[in-house]
Amino acid sequence: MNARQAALEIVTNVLQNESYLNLECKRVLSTGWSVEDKRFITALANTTIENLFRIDYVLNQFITAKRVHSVIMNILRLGACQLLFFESVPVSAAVNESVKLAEKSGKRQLKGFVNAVLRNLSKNFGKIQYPDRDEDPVEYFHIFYSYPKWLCEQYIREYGEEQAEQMMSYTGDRSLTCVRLNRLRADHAPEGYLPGLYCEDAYYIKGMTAVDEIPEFGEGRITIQGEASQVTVCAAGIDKNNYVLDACAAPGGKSAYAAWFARDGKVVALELHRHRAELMKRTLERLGAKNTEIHIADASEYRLEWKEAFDVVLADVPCSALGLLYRKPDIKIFKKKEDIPALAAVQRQILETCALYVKPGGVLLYSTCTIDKAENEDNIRDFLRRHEEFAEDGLSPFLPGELKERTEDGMLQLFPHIDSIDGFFMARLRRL
Ligand SMILES: C[S@@+](CC[C@H](N)C(=O)[O-])C[C@H]1O[C@@H](n2cnc3c(N)ncnc32)[C@H](O)[C@@H]1O
Repeated sequence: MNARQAALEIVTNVLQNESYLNLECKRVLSTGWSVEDKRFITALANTTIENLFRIDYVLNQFITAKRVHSVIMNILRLGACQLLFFESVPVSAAVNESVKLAEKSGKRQLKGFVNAVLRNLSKNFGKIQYPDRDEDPVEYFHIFYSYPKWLCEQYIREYGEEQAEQMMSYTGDRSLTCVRLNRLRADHAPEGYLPGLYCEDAYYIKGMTAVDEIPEFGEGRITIQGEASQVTVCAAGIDKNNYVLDACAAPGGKSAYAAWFARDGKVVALELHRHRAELMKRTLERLGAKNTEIHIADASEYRLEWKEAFDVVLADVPCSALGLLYRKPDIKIFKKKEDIPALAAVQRQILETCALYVKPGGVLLYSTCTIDKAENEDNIRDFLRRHEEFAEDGLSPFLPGELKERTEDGMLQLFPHIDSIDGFFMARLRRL
């Protein structure tokens, strides 16, 4: 298999089976590729998915056939992606290698079609017409930034056109991987790691293609964890002796960090799905988080034995993950507007139950990795209206310098395009 075939396999599995892009990349890249190939395959698969609506829009200006076989369409998408976004790939390579892919895919008879569409596209770059930004900004953002229309509408409505465009155009630096130094196993970062932007335990590794390349990961001295997730745990203000519940815990990033803060106390990590709990068990073992206990159960179902038992409860609820779109672009394709009310309802149920587990004087930290008012501040305001025994508790004392100013009513919404980290939301509530 060559690199473009590998990228085709990833893109096909993502689009046909709704497989997660990052997991598909990990699976396909686990079999003996050079670092250069790994980078190319990852970039090609990611850029194709990230720009899918735009690529299809452009291709449709050069396809006259009424229907195109799905394999051929994916080959055209990869070819068009190289022509539009990969300056380092010569036009001849983008076209000829796509033709070879068509041959190898068992659709020999369509190689002339692939050749014609891509050649035509390469000769007519200057004539590609995008929707008019002034006349129809929603349509323009939808195509140009490959965002679903409902989200373009929502972001324009909530943040205005200028900020919506900044949010959609932000891509971050994909060569950097954020890790957390695990102080349960290490007291300093390995040489060459770049310091984080906000957290003292956050570091960045440049040019990493797989975690198994770095021994310190296997040794549990570091773990992959975005800075926004680290900031969220810091915001809980966990003390050494605290008894902590992490109510939606897998894959265990926050539980493991909480276990360091509560190193003379205990962390109970609750997770609904058994396979994710297994994943978390391995992570917590690797990181030496011995003061943790895993429970497999539904966080919205009340357990009497936990009534007012915890000093700190983390409710890192399942969400639409819109704060991760810049680095997990497959979410843009599959997330539907209709998913949001159901998610918000689950979040409210989990919040309601978790609140019952907080000791008087204890802290409830609600968080999501999304930028969506319905799942974030609306849920919190609704909760506080109905629970006089809880009040917003200042987040600022627990946040690093620059973020202190950004809190509003005990809540913080992080934005990738402003903060250069994942778009997390957090709210700190105290039980009176
Ligand atoms: C946002 S993720 C948590 C990430 C985790 N806190 C971390 O930092 O690694 C949400 C998790 O909640 C789990 N989940 C979903 N519904 C749940 C429920 N009703 N009860 C408990 N866990 C649930 C999901 O399976 C998922 O693992």
